[in-house]
Amino acid sequence: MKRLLQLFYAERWQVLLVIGLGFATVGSSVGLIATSAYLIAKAALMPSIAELQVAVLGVRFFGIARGVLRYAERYLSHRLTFQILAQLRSWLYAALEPLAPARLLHYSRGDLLTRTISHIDSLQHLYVRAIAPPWVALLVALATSLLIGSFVWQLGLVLLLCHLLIGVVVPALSLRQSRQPGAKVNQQKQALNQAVVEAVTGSADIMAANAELLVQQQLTQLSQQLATSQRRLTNARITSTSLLNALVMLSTLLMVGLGSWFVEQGQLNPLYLAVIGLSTLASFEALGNLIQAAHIWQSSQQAAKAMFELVDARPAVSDPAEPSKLSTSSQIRFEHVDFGYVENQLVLRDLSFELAPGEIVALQAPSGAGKTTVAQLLLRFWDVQAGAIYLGDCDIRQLRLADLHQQIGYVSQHTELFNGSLRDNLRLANPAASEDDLVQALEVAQLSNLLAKLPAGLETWIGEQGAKLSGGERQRLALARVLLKPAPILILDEPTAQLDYANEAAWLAALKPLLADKTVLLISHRRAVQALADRSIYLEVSDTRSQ
Ligand SMILES: Nc1ncnc2c1ncn2[C@@H]1O[C@H](COP(=O)(O)OP(=O)(O)OP(=O)(O)O)[C@@H](O)[C@H]1O
Repeated sequence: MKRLLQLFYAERWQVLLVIGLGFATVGSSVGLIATSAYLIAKAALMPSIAELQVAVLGVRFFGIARGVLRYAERYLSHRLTFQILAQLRSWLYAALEPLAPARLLHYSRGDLLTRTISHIDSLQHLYVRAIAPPWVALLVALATSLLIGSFVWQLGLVLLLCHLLIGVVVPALSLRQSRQPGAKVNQQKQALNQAVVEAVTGSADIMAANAELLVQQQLTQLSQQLATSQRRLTNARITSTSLLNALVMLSTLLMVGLGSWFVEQGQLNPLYLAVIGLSTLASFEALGNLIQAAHIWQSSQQAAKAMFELVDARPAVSDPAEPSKLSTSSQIRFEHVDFGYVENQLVLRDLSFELAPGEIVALQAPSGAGKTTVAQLLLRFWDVQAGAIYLGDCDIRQLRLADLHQQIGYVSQHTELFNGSLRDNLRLANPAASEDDLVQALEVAQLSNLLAKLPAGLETWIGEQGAKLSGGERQRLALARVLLKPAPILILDEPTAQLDYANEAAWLAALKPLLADKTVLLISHRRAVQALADRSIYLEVSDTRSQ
């Protein structure tokens, strides 16, 4: 929690202002009630109008101040909340980026969604709804106790004790009561998130397998379990709120009862009895937010823990302290490389091979032998466990990751397309590409016909993961994108797996001249693609044979 608070140290003055405004707002309410009560009591004695002037002025002042202060407090607290939300999101994204892809593979999409969306959402309220209310309540308790203590000090002390008792004990009880259902609600929300993400993204396969009913039943069951836990949680909160209201009423009665006794004893002017009773009641307004504050504090702690657990994962790779300069050569060398994803299970053992600058090499091997792994090691998604990979004369671990990635264009087997326009998706590889460049890249990728058919042209929205395109079109779009990147090295991993033979032949014919000055690692089971290569490397489980 300390870490989270430190994250927003810069906002401390705004938080203090929100607390100050919160105090002033409730203070105005107490002032309004107190002066009104005094005015009514005093008026009953039929004094001259002049005697009532100050009280009338007080009622006007507090009445107007309450509205203005409430508006200012709400405005500032909402502004602060949105500011914190935006900062948290960009901080989290910046912290997550170095973890991709190696470390993020440990988390399911639903889990990541919960950690990055729901938890951030619950943290946004930390300052305004969890930290500010107890301070406002404390300041209001002290100020009202002082006010009432100025009539009879014992009454001020009793009021302070009532505030402390209600403000501390009831939220603590409420937290205790709702700890278990609260934890269950969090777990079940996460499970439901995960199930919904899977049901939506896998909807086509679920339909094809005729498993809609089964998935529906699972979702219904998860929703019902969540609803039951939420009901329990709500009941626990209603019980504590009722307890708080009952204690507030009892305390007010106690104060009025004690006030009457002091009147009887001649220690209190009866004129102030109504002031004491109604000010007491008004001062308890600040306690109303404390139960919610305690719960937000608790859920923020859980959310912060989950969030820091995520961002504290050590990146699989990181930039060197003193990066080397990029070599001008695009020669690639794997030297005695060992690598495995799991301890003691090597996927690549003592792998050595070389790609000369401008050479096109096909990497061939049976499925699962480690071809994609080779490509991803070259991109340094993971580090080798023994040996080294060189770009030019430089070990890639000595390069800045951004410099390395700038040198390589990569089409993977699972290319990500984003929910945006054709243009957005293409420009990802090269934001400076001109319209002509984009059209030409689409032409090489055999997508000119598609572009001609689209009324919105490059502005066409392609949907999540390019859902509005066919599998082959998606793959050709990924190919067009990689061609736009001005990188001297290309890695193409099964680039034509989704293309028919006619499209494949046309694409290969258009591609060949563009590869003239590039170093290319081709991974493909297709003979036509392999034929593009100057030579092949056969990857086996423990070594490579070069031809
Ligand atoms: N992230 C990962 N974590 C653990 N094991 C992995 C991971 N990625 C791949 N593997 C395993 O590493 C081995 C090599 O996988 P890789 O994807 O490199 O093979 P491939 O030769 O490209 O296969 P294919 O031709 O089927 O695409 C496989 O046994 C695979 O199960």
